Amino acid sequence: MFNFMKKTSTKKTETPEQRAERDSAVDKVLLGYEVGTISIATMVTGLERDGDQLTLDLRLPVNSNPEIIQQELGQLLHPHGIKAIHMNVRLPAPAKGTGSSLPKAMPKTTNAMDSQSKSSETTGSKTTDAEPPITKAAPTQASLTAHPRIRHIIVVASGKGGVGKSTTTVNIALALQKLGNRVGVLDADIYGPSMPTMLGVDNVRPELENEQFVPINAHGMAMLSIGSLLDGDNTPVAWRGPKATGALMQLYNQTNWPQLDYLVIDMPPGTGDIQLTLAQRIPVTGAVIVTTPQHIALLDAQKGVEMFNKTNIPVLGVVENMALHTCSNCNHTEAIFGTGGGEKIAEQYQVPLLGQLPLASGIRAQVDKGEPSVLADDEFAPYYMSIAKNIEANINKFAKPIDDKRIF
Ligand SMILES: Nc1ncnc2c1ncn2[C@@H]1O[C@H](COP(=O)(O)OP(=O)(O)OP(=O)(O)O)[C@@H](O)[C@H]1O
Repeated sequence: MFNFMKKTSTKKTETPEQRAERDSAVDKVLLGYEVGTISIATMVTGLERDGDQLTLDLRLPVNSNPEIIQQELGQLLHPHGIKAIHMNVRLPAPAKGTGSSLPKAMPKTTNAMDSQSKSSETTGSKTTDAEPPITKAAPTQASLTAHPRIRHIIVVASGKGGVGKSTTTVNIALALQKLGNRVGVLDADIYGPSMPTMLGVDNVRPELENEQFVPINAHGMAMLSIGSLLDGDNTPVAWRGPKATGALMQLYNQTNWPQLDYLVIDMPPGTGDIQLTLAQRIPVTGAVIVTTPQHIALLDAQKGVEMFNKTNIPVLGVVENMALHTCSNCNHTEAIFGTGGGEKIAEQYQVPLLGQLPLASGIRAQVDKGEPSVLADDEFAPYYMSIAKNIEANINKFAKPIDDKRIF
C-alpha cells in the first residue's frame, strides 16, 4: 500500500455543527473530484477525519497517480480546514485467470473479473495553498459500458423510505426469474438492507474468491447485500456519502456476477448524493420507481423521476404500492386510498404505470418469513408477475450495447 503523509495534526475542538458542516464539505469535494471520469467517492473504502487530518483508504484504477491526486485533493480540501491527508492506496493488477465457485443452482460465469490487488508502501508530503477547484463534467450513462455478463440492470428506487421498495424489488426479481430469466439481486440499501432476510439467507455470508465476492444463491438468484457484509455494530447507517458509494461500487464491480439477464438493484431510499452517484456510475438499463398513494401526494415519486431524467436513465415505470386494500377476513380488494394517483404521475412524466399492489398483511407475512409472495405462489403473486411482464415487454428498447472487452 502507498501511504502518503502530509503535515502533522493541529487538532482543535469542533462543535457538532462545525463537524457536520466540515464533513459535508469534505463529502462534496470527494463526490466532485474525478479520477479519469469516475468520482473518487466510488473508490473510497475507508474514511476518517480527525480535526484537520483526513485519512482515506482508496482503491484506485490501474493507471492513476496517487501523488497528483493527493496534491489536488489537498488544494481542494484546504479551504475546508483539512491540513493533512493520509492516503492508503490499493492499485489493482491484472488477474492471471480466476475460477468460479458458484453454488450449483446458480448459472455459471463465462469470465472472471480482474481483482488481484498488489500493494506497496511509500511516504510523501506536500502542502499547498488553496487554488480554484478543477471541474470536470460528470460521466453520463451514454459513456458507461455495459457489464459483460449482465444484459439488463434495473434499479428500484423510491423518493422516501418505507414505501415497500424492498418488498417490491424482491418479488419483481423472483417474478422475472419465474418468467425464465437468470436473475441477480444487489441490495444497495445501506440504510436498511433487508434482502437477506426477505430471501431467507440472512445467516449466509458471501465467500471471497481472488478478492471477488461470490454471490449467495438465494432460491436460484445470485444475491449480494451490503447487509451480508456487516458484523455487529459495523453499521453503514453512520457511513457518509463517499464511503457508502465506494462500498456499493465495490459490491457491483468486485463481485463475480454470473451470466445474468437481469441484475435488480434495491437502491437506498431518497434522491441524495449517494443515489445520484450510483445512477451516474452504474450502466443502468432502466429504473422502476416505487411509491404509495400518500407519497404521490408528497411529490416524493416525482423527485425520483426527475433524478433519473437528470442522469439520462429511462424510467421503466412506476409501481404504486399499498394502493389497494385487501381485507384479511373476506379477501375483498378495493382502492380505499382513492384511485388515479399512479396514473396521474405516469401521465405527467410520460412513464408507464407498471402496476398497483394491494396493502395486504399476507405480503408482509411472506417477506417476514423469507418466502416472498412470488415464491410462495400465493394470491398476490399475479400482481408481481404482471409487473414483471410489463417490464419485459419494454426493456429491450432501452438495452445498452454489450462490451465484451470490459475487464474489471
Ligand atoms: N403491499 C404491502 N402490503 C403490506 N405490507 C407491505 C407491503 N409492501 C411492503 N410492506 C411492509 O412494509 C414494510 C416496509 O417495506 P419495505 O422494507 O419493503 O420498504 P422499503 O421502502 O424498502 O423500506 P426502507 O426504505 O426502510 O428500506 C415491511 O414491513 C413490509 O413487509
